Amino acid sequence: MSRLPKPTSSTKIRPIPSVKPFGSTSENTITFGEIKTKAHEAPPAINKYPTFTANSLRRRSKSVADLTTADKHPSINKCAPFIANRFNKNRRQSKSYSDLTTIVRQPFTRSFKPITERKAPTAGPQNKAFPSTSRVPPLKSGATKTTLVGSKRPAAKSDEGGPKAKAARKIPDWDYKGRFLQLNEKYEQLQNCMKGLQDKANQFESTKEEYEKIQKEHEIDIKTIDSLRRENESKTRKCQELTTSLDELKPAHETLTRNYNSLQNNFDKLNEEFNKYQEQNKNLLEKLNKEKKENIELKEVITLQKSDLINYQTERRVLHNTIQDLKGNIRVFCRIRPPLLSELKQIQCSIEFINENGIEIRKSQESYDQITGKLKEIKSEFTYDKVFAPQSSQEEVFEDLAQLVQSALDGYNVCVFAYGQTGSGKTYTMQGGGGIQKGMIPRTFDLIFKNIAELQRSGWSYTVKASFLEIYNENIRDLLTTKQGQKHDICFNEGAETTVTNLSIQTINSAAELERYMVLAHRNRATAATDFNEHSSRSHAVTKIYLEGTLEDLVYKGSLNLVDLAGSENAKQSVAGDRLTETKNINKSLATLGDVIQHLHHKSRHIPYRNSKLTYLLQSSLGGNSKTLMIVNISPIESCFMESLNSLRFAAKVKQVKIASKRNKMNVTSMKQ
Ligand SMILES: Nc1ncnc2c1ncn2[C@@H]1O[C@H](COP(=O)(O)OP(=O)(O)OP(=O)(O)O)[C@@H](O)[C@H]1O
Repeated sequence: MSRLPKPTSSTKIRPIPSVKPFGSTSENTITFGEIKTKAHEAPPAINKYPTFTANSLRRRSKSVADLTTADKHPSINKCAPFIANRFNKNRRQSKSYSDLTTIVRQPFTRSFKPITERKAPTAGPQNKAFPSTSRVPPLKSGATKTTLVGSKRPAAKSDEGGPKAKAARKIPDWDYKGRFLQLNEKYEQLQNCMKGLQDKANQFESTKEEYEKIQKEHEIDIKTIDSLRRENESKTRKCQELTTSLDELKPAHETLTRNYNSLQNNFDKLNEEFNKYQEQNKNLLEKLNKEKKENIELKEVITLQKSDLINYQTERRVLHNTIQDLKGNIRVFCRIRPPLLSELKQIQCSIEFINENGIEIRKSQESYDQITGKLKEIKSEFTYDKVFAPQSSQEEVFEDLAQLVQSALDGYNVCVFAYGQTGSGKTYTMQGGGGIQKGMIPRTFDLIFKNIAELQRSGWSYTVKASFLEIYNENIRDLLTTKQGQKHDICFNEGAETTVTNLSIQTINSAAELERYMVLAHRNRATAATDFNEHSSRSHAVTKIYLEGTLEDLVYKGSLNLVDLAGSENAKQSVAGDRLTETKNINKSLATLGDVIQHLHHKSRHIPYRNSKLTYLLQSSLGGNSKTLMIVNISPIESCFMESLNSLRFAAKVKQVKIASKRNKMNVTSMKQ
């Protein structure tokens, strides 16, 4: 190249006929040095990348565009800004790439203008070699400016030089120098072009590297997008499942909502009621507190009044029993029964009732008084605590007995026994009949429970127990049981109650219950006897009522012995055998009773209670702390006169006895004696 002569101004520019414009199908092959290429083809090294890059970028742009437009799911949208950035970056790169391809392809898609058409440089030594009309720039070292005129350049422009320029385009074949120079110039132009292309290729290499980097990033993005898509799909599936289950749950939800609303309504109503009740409760509480205060005050008053009541009751008891004592601890009533229908034809005793306490009984004897010549008369006058005429009712008899029942409730031992000959009316007096004929025993039951009910109102509580027995031929028999062969012994401990072994003692809660036991005892007594009337006349029937009253630390223990004695009978009148033995036993026990009373009257140190089962059993009711009432029954028939007289005499003896009784009290603190 250096050996080539430099063009001078004088050098004729000749057209180069072999050089044809690029774009022609057959003649656009350019050969310089070893490089031989076609004008419409880019060099392989250059064209490989743009083609790849362009397609790849197109695909990439398309995939990115698809992603950004097709996938609207939140998970994709999340990365949409990132993808958009990437896409824009790619687009920018694509733009720079298209510039590049434009540049790269430019030389090959355009045909060169003939050198002859080029204007010759205006100055410089090189211009001398070229004609002034030549457009070929001056050849300077490093000067790469090449003006390549495309084939589409208008032909008029090519003809700018006129006929002279047309002549200059063609260098004659013989002008090897000119042609050489022309070729040389072209070569340099191509070399410059190659250098530019090389730069572009380098630039492209860096773009490629960047592109690969971006592609890697893109692949990561795609992977991310894939994973997001998978996640999205899984979430979508989950979402669909949830939607399905939500649809399934909707009816239940609606039912629950309805229930909830109904419950809410109920709750509101209840809440309203609750508030109302709370208000009422508040008012009631206030009232309650007020009443509590009043209650406390009243309790204090009640306590005071209770204490007063106890004092009054104590006083009443003291006074009551003082009166009873004044009346006598052994009291004797005399009752003359009316004659029975069967006895109306019989001669009646002459009985005169002096007053309510005195009685005079007379009987004319068959013998005459030798002095007066009148019929002799047996006349006896007796005074008792009370005398009841034949017309006296059971109620009248019970009036005084009732005082003793109160004493038994006050803690005294009371003994009431009916004495008299057989058929004198003992059983009638003690047991009686129905209605107004009710005897002393059932009336006592009624009064006990009536008084207990009153005492309970002032704080007392009572327990009532009862036993029924009979003493026949000095043997005790429990009348509440039908068991045979039971042996009963009497036990007495000083200061304690008299007790009978194996005896049934029933707790009683009402008068009626007590009466039922009385009827049972009466029945059992009858069952044991072959002839009840005979048997009943020869045994002592004892009904015992145990009373225990409690008020705080105060305990009163009293008892009531209601005894229907066997008929007193003259032994001389009794026939021999069992009847005689019975009579002897009866008389023995009645005599012992008389003895005991006499000893009590004389305040003897030894009282012969144990001489008979009857006195031993009644020991606690005949002794110190007891109140005794004897009802002596008299038959109005004159034939019974002597028996009646004996009974009256016995009762008179008993009447003389004065016993100082004392109450069975325990833990008494405020008792006035
Ligand atoms: N006050 C009276 N009023 C009416 N009738 C009476 C009265 N007293 C007794 N009687 C009658 O006299 C009869 C004999 O009385 P009661 O059986 O009570 O005598 P008693 O003394 O118990 O005889 P016993 O010792 O044999 O048992 C009976 O029919 C009874 O109804």
